[in-house]
Amino acid sequence: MTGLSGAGKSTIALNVKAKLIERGHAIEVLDGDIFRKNLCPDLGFSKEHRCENVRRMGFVANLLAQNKVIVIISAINPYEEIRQELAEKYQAKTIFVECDIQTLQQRDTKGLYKRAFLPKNHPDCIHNFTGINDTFEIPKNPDLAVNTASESIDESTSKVVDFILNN
Ligand SMILES: Nc1ncnc2c1ncn2[C@@H]1O[C@H](COP(=O)(O)OS(=O)(=O)O)[C@@H](OP(=O)(O)O)[C@H]1O
Ligand SMILES: Nc1ncnc2c1ncn2[C@@H]1O[C@H](COP(=O)(O)OP(=O)(O)O)[C@@H](O)[C@H]1O
Repeated sequence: MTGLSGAGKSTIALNVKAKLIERGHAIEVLDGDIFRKNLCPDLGFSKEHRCENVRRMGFVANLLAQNKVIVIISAINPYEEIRQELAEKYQAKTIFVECDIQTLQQRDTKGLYKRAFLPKNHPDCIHNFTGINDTFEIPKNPDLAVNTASESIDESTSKVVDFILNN
């Protein structure tokens, strides 16, 4: 799952996980935020580091998938090049969790959008925040797209559950 911070990746991923566990599937979610803290504390948010972060997630996801575990990588994953790389290397599918910036700014559950809009010289300003002052390449041809500004959590979750079960 690729999408901006606050778009709903973690929420949908965890809901999908619960639904698929109910149906007896083995499933794991690799969440960017958590993965970074535990396995990538050496990485920041430059293009190079974001790509390396997602490559590591892809590697771990593939190990699990080889053991019949369904894996959702829930990360911003802003570069098309890396999404393509994971698709070619591991047959990964791309689900675009879409949400407009205005809605994200209103949600701002972590206060990060507010920080990204602070004056550049403010000590709390985030200078490379995805979608505001850093790149997010819109997925060219996602295998599935959900729009969390117009859909409920249940609607987006159902779409992803159906997609996984049918692929
Ligand atoms: N500069 C900047 N840009 C974007 N996001 C930032 C930044 N700094 C910290 N954060 C927090 O890090 C989370 C994104 O980590 P990811 O591993 O998903 O990012 S990436 O795929 O490597 O681009 C992201 O988590 P989510 O909100 O869950 O997406 C943020 O909480
Ligand atoms: N259709 C939806 N799908 C997912 N989240 C939604 C939706 N509508 C509203 N939200 C809210 O948006 C926020 C998304 O946060 P989160 O899942 O942490 O995003 P991300 O993992 O992409 O950073 C949550 O507070 C969630 O309740």
